[in-house]
Amino acid sequence: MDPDLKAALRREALTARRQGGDDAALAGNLAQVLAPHGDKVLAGYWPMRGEADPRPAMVAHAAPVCLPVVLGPARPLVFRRYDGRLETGSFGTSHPPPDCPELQPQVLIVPLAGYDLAGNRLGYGGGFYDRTLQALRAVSPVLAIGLAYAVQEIRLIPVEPTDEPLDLIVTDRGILHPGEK
Ligand SMILES: Nc1nc2c(c(=O)[nH]1)N(C=O)[C@@H](CNc1ccc(C(=O)N[C@@H](CCC(=O)O)C(=O)O)cc1)CN2
Ligand SMILES: Nc1ncnc2c1ncn2[C@@H]1O[C@H](COP(=O)(O)OP(=O)(O)OP(=O)(O)O)[C@@H](O)[C@H]1O
Repeated sequence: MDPDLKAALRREALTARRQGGDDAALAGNLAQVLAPHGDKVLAGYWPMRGEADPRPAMVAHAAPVCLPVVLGPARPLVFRRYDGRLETGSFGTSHPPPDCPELQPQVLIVPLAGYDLAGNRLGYGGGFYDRTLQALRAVSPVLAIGLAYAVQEIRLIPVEPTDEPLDLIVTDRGILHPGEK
């Protein structure tokens, strides 16, 4: 896979992301997707750099909510229960402190730089979510929901063997089901 192409697509998507979109519509679409999953452990994320904001869904969720923590390069993320407390991680992330219990999410809201209609995703290039989804799916099925502004759509993302697909993509313009035509 051509790393330059992927890097160029990532830059393009991140630039587009700065335009943002309709936050109320985005929150409404995410709420609709999560409605049948209120009893499941949900992983959100703490938005940064203009990422679409999953926090309204995290607040509304009935079952426990957790946030990703980077343990180190090339390691899967772990998830700690979110109880309102946060500390600053490397790379500008915010995550729950170490005394918060580790949880295994069943539903994940996944941040992204860009997505395509086949459910492929471009992140920041660390492979964190690929490793994480692979590890979680090796144990039990999870629902991975990509959250993005519609302007982050990329026509075609080059797929690598380690890429873990998204089950659903929620944007401010709608709900996409990548598996279906
Ligand atoms: N809000 C949020 N939280 C998240 C993620 C995310 O994408 N969004 N992650 C999703 O994985 C994990 C953090 N991963 C990150 C990976 C790289 C960079 C980053 O700043 N990369 C630099 C390049 C660093 C380097 O290679 O030296 C960059 O993009 O400029 C930030 C977060 C866990 N938490
Ligand atoms: N399960 C895995 N095992 C080993 N290497 C992996 C795995 N998943 C991803 N990688 C490697 O990680 C690197 C970065 O992957 P990729 O460019 O897909 O990251 P990304 O999806 O943009 O980032 P992120 O998931 O952190 O937001 C790639 O070189 C890829 O080969």
